Amino acid sequence: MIQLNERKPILQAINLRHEYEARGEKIVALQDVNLTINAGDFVTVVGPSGCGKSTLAKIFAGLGTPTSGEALYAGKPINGPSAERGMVFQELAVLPWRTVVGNIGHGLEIAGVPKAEREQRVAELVQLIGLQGFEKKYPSELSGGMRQRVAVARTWATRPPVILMDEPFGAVDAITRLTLQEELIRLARATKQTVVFITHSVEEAVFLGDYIVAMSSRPGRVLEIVPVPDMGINRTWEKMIRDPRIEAIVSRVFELVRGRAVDSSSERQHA
Ligand SMILES: Nc1ncnc2c1ncn2[C@@H]1O[C@H](COP(=O)(O)OP(=O)(O)OP(=O)(O)O)[C@@H](O)[C@H]1O
Repeated sequence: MIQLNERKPILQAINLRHEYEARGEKIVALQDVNLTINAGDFVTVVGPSGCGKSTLAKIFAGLGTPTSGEALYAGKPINGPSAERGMVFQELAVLPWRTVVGNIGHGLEIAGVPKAEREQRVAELVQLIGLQGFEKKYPSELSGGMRQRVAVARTWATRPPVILMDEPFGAVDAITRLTLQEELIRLARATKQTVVFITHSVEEAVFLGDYIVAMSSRPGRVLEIVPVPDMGINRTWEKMIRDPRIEAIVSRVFELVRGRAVDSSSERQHA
């Protein structure tokens, strides 16, 4: 089992290529993707629509197989889905017939975690995602943002070493999104899990990531790995937007993903 705090590669893409076949036509979604993500990193992947971000997340989740090249988890080829790599999709993944605590604890029940431990873990998560007082509510009694919090906590509960998030806040309003992003940072910092967060919002990528993987338009390639200065545990929008270093990073990432960067061909690997 991987120790979460160790700075060692947990996910790797090596010369990854992925092709889809649609009505006899070949679509190259990813090409020559090289990327190393270390345990405990919070990585955001940003790029234009259709550049292969979801494809990359699915390959890391074991839900897709690369056409060529390799995807590795802890140094071993990824051959299919695993409890070690949880995935949060954009579509809400909550069970309508279960309460908030029932949803969050679902994976723990399946994993056979004893009741007392389960209840403790669920209570901690309810606190971290700010749903105190809503424990016994059903998804239909919650707002969209609250349901999305439950979906995130559900995946977090079983403590998979890696959490892959594909545009999880795409469908919520802008203000709720800010709150969810701040909660997510707290959650990730508190649990030290590795998070790979896919988004097409440059601001979201910069706000959340320890570093940003900027991808080219299709076929998706890694253009640059852009590090974000450590803002400490209290990373808030207010703090970020006043920091000139962050402004410069947002501009750089915009240039990259819009294909206007001066040196957009240099493909670097995160060390
Ligand atoms: N099942 C499929 N069959 C054929 N082509 C596909 C399939 N899934 C994705 N593609 C194509 O592969 C490319 C990459 O798709 P992918 O969903 O990975 O991109 P994305 O960067 O996540 O896009 P978005 O930001 O719009 O969600 C796109 O051109 C898409 O049309």
